[in-house]
Amino acid sequence: MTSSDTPENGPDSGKILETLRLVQDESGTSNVLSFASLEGIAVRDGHAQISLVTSRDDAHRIEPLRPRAEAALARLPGITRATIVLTAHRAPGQPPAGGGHRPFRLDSPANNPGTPETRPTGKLLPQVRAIIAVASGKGGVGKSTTAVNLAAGLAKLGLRTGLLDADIYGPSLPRMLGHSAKPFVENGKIIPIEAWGMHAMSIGFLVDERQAMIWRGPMVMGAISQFLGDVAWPELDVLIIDMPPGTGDAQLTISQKLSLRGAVIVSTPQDIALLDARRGVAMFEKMNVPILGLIENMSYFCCPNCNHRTELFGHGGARAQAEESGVPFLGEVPLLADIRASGDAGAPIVLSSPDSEGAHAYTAVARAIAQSLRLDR
Ligand SMILES: Nc1ncnc2c1ncn2[C@@H]1O[C@H](COP(=O)(O)OP(=O)(O)OP(=O)(O)O)[C@@H](O)[C@H]1O
Repeated sequence: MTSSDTPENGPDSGKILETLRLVQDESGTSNVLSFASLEGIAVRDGHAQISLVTSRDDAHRIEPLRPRAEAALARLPGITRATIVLTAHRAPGQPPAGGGHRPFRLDSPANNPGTPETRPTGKLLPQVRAIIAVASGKGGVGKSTTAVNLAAGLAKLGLRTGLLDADIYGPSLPRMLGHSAKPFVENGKIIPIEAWGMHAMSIGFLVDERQAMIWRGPMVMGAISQFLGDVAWPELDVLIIDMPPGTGDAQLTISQKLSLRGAVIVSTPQDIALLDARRGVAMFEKMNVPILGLIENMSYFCCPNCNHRTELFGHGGARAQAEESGVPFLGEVPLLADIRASGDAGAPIVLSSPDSEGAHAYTAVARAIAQSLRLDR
């Protein structure tokens, strides 16, 4: 639910705004809305979540008012608990605060669990049994589509599954899961959203795509580190990470901060993509991350009318590459219109059309991964 909706069985947004205005500071001249604008209101099972946008400089003025404002909201009919989330947006071109390491700050400084510099250096996410990176050497080969459907395939096997979109420049998870609501923040930690039976988090749930696009170099690294530490993942059997494309610093940061059980490399059959896949394999090997295998995406095209199979980009390159590199070949996924359409519609094909050819292809790979890591429950 957004600010334009009227919360069901609860006060309307006018009443909520009025309540926020009544909570004044000591001087009696300012209230929460003097320093922030309303971005969204959601009321679920009596829990109201109010999302406010403010500037980094004004966030500390709101903080002293926040507990009182939350208490006042919790006294409204239909509300038993209220959480106010502050989102500090940086205007395009404006330099980031703190020397470039904090491109976004979801919550107030008081709730900040630590910057990348101050946080303990041990590996993060010990509550996750297996963290798997899905990577590709170059963009556009279907890495995100593969990550989402592998996660869906693992969830279908009964595994407690999480999905992290670490593609800071081009987050695609909100679109692919059909979910655009902002996540809750509790005790300074972001609670992953739940969609299609999975827990999921993406920078795209927090800032809009254009903002993510303007981040560069060190800001991206800072964002990734912050992001990895600030999300309250539950206990999971498996967490799939949709890695940023390429083999640069962002990938190294993730490999260093997390204890990866393995990496899956996605490639198309074209030579150039395979060359990039080779770089991806080499990077993970250098980081001592085991390669779980290669997946050939857009392997062949099957005409939906006559079933004729066309190998648009050549075929079998990934299998040959896998053999040459001594890594397992996990399987091939055909180029299918309904894979693209389901991604655009926010409904992973593995779950929305479980009997389709595309779903079978992803499910087979998910099963192979679960078996090789002994994740079966
Ligand atoms: N097997 C497939 N059949 C049909 N379309 C596919 C297939 N795999 C991916 N696509 C489509 O190709 C496009 C790119 O896929 P996707 O976003 O998953 O790639 P990516 O490698 O993650 O790209 P980027 O690195 O730019 O984020 C999307 O429109 C997606 O729906």
